[in-house]
Amino acid sequence: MIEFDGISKRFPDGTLAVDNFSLRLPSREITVFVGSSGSGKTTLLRMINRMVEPTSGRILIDDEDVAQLNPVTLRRRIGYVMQNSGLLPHRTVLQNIATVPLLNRVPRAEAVARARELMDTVGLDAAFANRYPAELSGGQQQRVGVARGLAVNPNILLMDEPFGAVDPIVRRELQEELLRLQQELAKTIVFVTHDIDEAFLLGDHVTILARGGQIAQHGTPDEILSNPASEFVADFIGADRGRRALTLRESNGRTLVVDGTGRIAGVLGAETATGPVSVGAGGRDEHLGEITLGTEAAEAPHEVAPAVNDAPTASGVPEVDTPR
Ligand SMILES: Nc1ncnc2c1ncn2[C@@H]1O[C@H](COP(=O)(O)OP(=O)(O)OP(=O)(O)O)[C@@H](O)[C@H]1O
Repeated sequence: MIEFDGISKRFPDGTLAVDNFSLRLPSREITVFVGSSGSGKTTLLRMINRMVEPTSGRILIDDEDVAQLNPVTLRRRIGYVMQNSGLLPHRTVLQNIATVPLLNRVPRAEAVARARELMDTVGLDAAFANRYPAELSGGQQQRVGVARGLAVNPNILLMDEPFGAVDPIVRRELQEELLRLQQELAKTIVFVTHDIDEAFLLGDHVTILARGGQIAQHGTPDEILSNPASEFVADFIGADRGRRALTLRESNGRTLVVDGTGRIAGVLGAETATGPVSVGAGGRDEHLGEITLGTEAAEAPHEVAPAVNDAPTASGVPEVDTPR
């Protein structure tokens, strides 16, 4: 478990990036920090592995105060994946993945064998092993970034907008891949994004942040979607817009669920609720709340993948241990 206990961060220029933030993140689950630019997401993430030191408060990992741990050792046992992969341009894929294990004095043959294994784990063809990052697509680079984050077999994986700079289709693939991986690996993942659809798709728990790292709402996607804590949250998750603004329409004796864009989102089962309802990003069935999709849903002509926002944010300077 990762525990933030009254954490604040004021940067030397006076910016209060995080103001008295307390939260417990359960082990072996994905917690997503989502919020608009400048809400403190990255600062919170980087305080976990001491890339940023808090001004006050404590962060505990399994009851151990990270302030008591050597920062370099700490960083080498926590995986870190960021936007633009952070790969070293002059090193091959294999070398990039094996870098931190080698720094941890894992024997070379073992580190390379493990790197090859990880390429397979993240769905990278072995033929890419000796390529340089510039010879890979953005999506492939991100897969290498994830493999590198997993290379030391960390219990904790920090992911800072890892899929922010790839196109929507590849992004979707990477998201699905992460969910598949997580089923196998069961890491404690802290994932930062500004994309609410991504947050609801990936997060077992979602923390919606407002400026200064203020928690606007924390809960499961279902809890947030079914009961936004404030107008700010409702607005942020777009509860009244687009695909989440659902209404019911009778057609040929069936009750269709129609989203705000006019698309058929599904067909209601006989015993389900009436009136407007909200659903999630559509990535996990449990986010569909009370709605039962009939067999017709699969045939609905407008079933589409959730929209994704792939607007890049400024981040990601390639380094090994202390990116950015
Ligand atoms: N090194 C720094 N020095 C001064 N201010 C900083 C520094 N790093 C971040 N900040 C400020 O702290 C606040 C929170 O920044 P942070 O990067 O954590 O936000 P974020 O939610 O991750 O934003 P984004 O989505 O744009 O990455 C912002 O106002 C930012 O300008």
